[in-house]
Amino acid sequence: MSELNDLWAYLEKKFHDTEAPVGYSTWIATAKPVALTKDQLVIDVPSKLHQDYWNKRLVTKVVEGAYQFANLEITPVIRVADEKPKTTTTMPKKPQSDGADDDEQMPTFMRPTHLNNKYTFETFVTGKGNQMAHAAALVVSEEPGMMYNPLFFYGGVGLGKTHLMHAIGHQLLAAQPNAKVKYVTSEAFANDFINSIQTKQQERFRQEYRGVDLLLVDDIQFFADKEGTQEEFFHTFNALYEDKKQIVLTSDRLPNEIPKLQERLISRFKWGLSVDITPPDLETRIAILRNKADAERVDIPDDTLSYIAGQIDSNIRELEGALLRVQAYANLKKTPITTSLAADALKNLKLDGKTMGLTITTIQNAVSKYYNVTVADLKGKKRVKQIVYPRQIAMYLSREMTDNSLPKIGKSFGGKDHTTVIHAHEKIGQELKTDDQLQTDIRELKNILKA
Ligand SMILES: Nc1ncnc2c1ncn2[C@@H]1O[C@H](COP(=O)(O)OP(=O)(O)OP(=O)(O)O)[C@@H](O)[C@H]1O
Repeated sequence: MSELNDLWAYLEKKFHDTEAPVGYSTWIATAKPVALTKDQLVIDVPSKLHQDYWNKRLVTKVVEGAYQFANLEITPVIRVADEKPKTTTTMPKKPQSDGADDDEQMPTFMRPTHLNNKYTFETFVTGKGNQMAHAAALVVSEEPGMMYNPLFFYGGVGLGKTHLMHAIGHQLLAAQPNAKVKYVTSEAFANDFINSIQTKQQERFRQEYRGVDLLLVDDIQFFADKEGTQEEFFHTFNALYEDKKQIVLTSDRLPNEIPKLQERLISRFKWGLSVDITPPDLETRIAILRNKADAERVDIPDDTLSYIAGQIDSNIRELEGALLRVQAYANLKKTPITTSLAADALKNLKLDGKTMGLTITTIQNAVSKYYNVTVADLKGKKRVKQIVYPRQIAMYLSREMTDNSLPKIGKSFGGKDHTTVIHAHEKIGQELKTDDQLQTDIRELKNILKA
């Protein structure tokens, strides 16, 4: 049995012992574990109502349970499964539906968009790094299609790009309840497109995507390499743009840094406004944690919040995960939350995101020692494998573990072009999926760098 199944069996047993039978059958028996990665457990539940309940009441118990089970440090991600709900709660029907569609047969691209209720402007904390993005998002939600079209957010992982997109959708729907809002990831768009070809429903696909008032496409860096999808998206974009319908896009980098993105898409994405979101400063991180703690009714002193905010400096998802972890730890110990308890709870937290204060030079030194090459070699132009490989690894780590821009990283490696850094990052990222030795090396290097 896989670790996922083992863990789930353990959690089921735990919930069986602690929950009332009706609670168990309503919430636990209907949930389905989908994936276990090194830091996330993805659980599908049948409806929004279940999702809310899980997030409020059960998630911390899962964190505790996983820790008790095998010292796993995971954050549960509760998703609403795409399928028809098994309980009596009904999913909202798409307003434009003619009623003839059964959800089971409905092509994925016809399914209604579910915006996350937590991702609103009210719950979004502004600070220096996101002020401009927030302001642009507000403008676009109030006057879609008028000022900034497309609106393009770019920046590192977990900095609130998706949150802002959903907030735009909520705000527009509050003002115009009949507006048609569609949120997809670029991968969902690609899958929808392929499904529409396979089921010969391209015309419906086009009507669906070209008939919206607001199209939100998340993580468009995954359009790289998908030529057919880019072609289709190009036409979707044009149709919406000509109709003055608003398009909002996000990516982890600027359009011209996305490999294999067609020039004509890059130039269109530049027609509107591109806004960078950068990591929040300490004050903003504290404010985000305070908001979150209050919303979840977690009793936590200010100095403890400052402590947690000081530990994680770049990824807000990790920041929220840390709060959850402290909360779970306090539950486990049955004591109130204090700074020393938080320190204990976070002691072993292996931060996957950017590590505080880490510089490219430190990475170069560590990699050169690890692979027994000189720093000059890493910065040089020699093309022999024994040097190229550590050089690519050092570039990969610089991209993963620091906030430096691609051009800055390129410059630090003897003035190389940013496309060389992109190539190195992608190559190592790909190889990591299958190469056990590389996985070990990267893990060890990260441990050395975090020490
Ligand atoms: N300014 C903020 N105020 C409050 N919460 C925030 C803020 N920014 C991000 N968050 C929260 O952090 C988490 C991660 O944000 P989000 O998913 O929007 O990041 P992202 O930039 O889209 O990341 P990715 O690149 O992984 O898609 C969410 O729970 C979100 O609500």
